[in-house]
Amino acid sequence: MEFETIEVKKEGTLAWLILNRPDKLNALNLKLLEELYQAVKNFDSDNDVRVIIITGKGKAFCAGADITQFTELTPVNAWKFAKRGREVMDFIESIGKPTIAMINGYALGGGLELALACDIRVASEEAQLGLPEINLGIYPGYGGTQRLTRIVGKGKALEMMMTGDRIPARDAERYGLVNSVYPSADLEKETRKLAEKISEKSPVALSLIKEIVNRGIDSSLLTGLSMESLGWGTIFSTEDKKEGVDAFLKKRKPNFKGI
Ligand SMILES: CC(C)(COP(=O)(O)OP(=O)(O)OC[C@H]1O[C@@H](n2cnc3c(N)ncnc32)[C@H](O)[C@@H]1OP(=O)(O)O)[C@@H](O)C(=O)NCCC(=O)NCCSC(=O)CCO
Repeated sequence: MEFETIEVKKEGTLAWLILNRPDKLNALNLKLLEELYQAVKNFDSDNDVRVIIITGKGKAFCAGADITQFTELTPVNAWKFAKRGREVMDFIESIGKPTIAMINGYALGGGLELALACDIRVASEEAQLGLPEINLGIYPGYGGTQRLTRIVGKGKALEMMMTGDRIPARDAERYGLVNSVYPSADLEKETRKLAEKISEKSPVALSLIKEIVNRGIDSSLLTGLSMESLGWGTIFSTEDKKEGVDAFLKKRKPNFKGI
């Protein structure tokens, strides 16, 4: 399928989704948002794909929602605009396959919110992250108020939202907002290494981990723990469990099929 505002490519079991409006720092206009949704949906239903990597072309990962679209938005359309953006982020978070945001530069506003919807964030040393919506007289509308708070805690999240300051990748790493930081020359290689490692694990187990962590974090501890043990029982019915245990006992590398 051809896209105008993103590039997609497959590399073995890895799928790359590259935001491609570099002259606008990959700002999310409605077209890009819909293409992003469609591309993730395609990769999610492609049995060959095990891990999805999202990144940006040029000097930005993504500088957020396209501000030029704000001037003509009525309040009702602004609500619809935020709702659609949030639905796309929710969808990305909800898919069963692991997702990695490879933050190659600015990840601001909706751009950071996109990265927050991914499972893992890796960044280049030059990357800057922030929620600068406050400088426009608004606040984050694509899930940032909730997802950032759950990841870095209330105090740091409020500070980032209230100041709108951009933070360097190394600081973001200290706050737990990004998992790892690399010199930009190594970012792609290191991201690929991480994605390949994850792609060799059982897709069923990965999918259950996502579901239980994502649902569990918004539930009571008891409910989360209960989901964990119920899922644990379920996973014993899979071929991948048989394969993993057999491979261990026979001292060989497992070959997981996702069944
Ligand atoms: C990211 C900044 C700091 C980069 O600054 P600089 O390097 O000086 O580059 P610019 O000249 O500003 O940008 C190049 C080009 O991209 C356009 N652009 C950048 N960001 C956006 C955007 N979010 N929407 C639309 N267009 C954007 C910029 O206008 C330039 O276009 P020209 O045609 O060449 O003029 C800086 O760009 C910046 O601060 N950007 C805005 C970041 C922001 O406020 N994001 C939040 C948006 S609201 C949101 O996401 C709601 C969802 O919660």
